[in-house]
Amino acid sequence: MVLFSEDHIQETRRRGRIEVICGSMFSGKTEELIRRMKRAKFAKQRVEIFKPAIDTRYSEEDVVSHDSHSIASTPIDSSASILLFTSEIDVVGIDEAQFFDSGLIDVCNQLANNGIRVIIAGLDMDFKGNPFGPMPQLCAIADEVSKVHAICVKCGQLASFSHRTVKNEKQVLLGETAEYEPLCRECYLRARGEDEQKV
Ligand SMILES: Nc1ncnc2c1ncn2[C@@H]1O[C@H](COP(=O)(O)OP(=O)(O)O)[C@@H](O)[C@H]1O
Ligand SMILES: Cc1cn([C@H]2C[C@H](O)[C@@H](COP(=O)(O)O)O2)c(=O)[nH]c1=O
Ligand SMILES: [Zn+2]
Repeated sequence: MVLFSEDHIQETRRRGRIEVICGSMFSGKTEELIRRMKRAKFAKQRVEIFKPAIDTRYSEEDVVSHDSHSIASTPIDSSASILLFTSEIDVVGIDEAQFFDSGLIDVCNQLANNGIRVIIAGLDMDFKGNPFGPMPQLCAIADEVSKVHAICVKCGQLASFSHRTVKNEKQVLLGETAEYEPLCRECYLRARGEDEQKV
């Protein structure tokens, strides 16, 4: 399997397509989104990156990875706003897609049908291991899905789960290492069992 997209024909041909980068927290989704967007810029393509306005974790404006890679973005409240900014654009990037409304699915389809390359990064599962926001449908309509993995902080295996380490049952809780840790399935199941014992 080719993990990172270096298919130069797909990268530069002006044909609409939808690419999804998904995985747990700390798996490198944002880094991979930034990498693809920067390569598109080098190819002289017109790019625009969006993120949900609620995601003010590292910056109000920029998309920033846990390793401090960053790229300028447009924060928006609703997926419909994307269509207002993309009339002269070749490549659209969307970070933290799990926080957007379900309208994002139709917006991405419209963009791709109009010849735009759409690259979406987001959490596939929430802290309970349930599919998060519009991500399952986005994976379904994507031309290409890349599932990336963090390293389990307990055992060093590949991690697919984001374990919440603080007591809060709301689905949306912004955070980083103080609130979440990436775990493999085995360590995640053990940690969730221990969480239940504490209640
Ligand atoms: N347990 C971990 N496994 C992998 N990367 C980690 C871990 N903890 C911190 N990181 C850092 O997170 C970076 C990935 O950050 P980022 O692209 O923002 O991830 P995501 O968007 O998937 O949360 C890695 O390059 C690494 O420096
Ligand atoms: C698992 C989980 C995460 N979140 C929040 C925590 C972070 O602010 C983002 C994920 O960012 P990343 O770039 O993927 O590291 O989402 C949440 O609100 N609810 C959850 O269940
Ligand atoms: Zn583990």
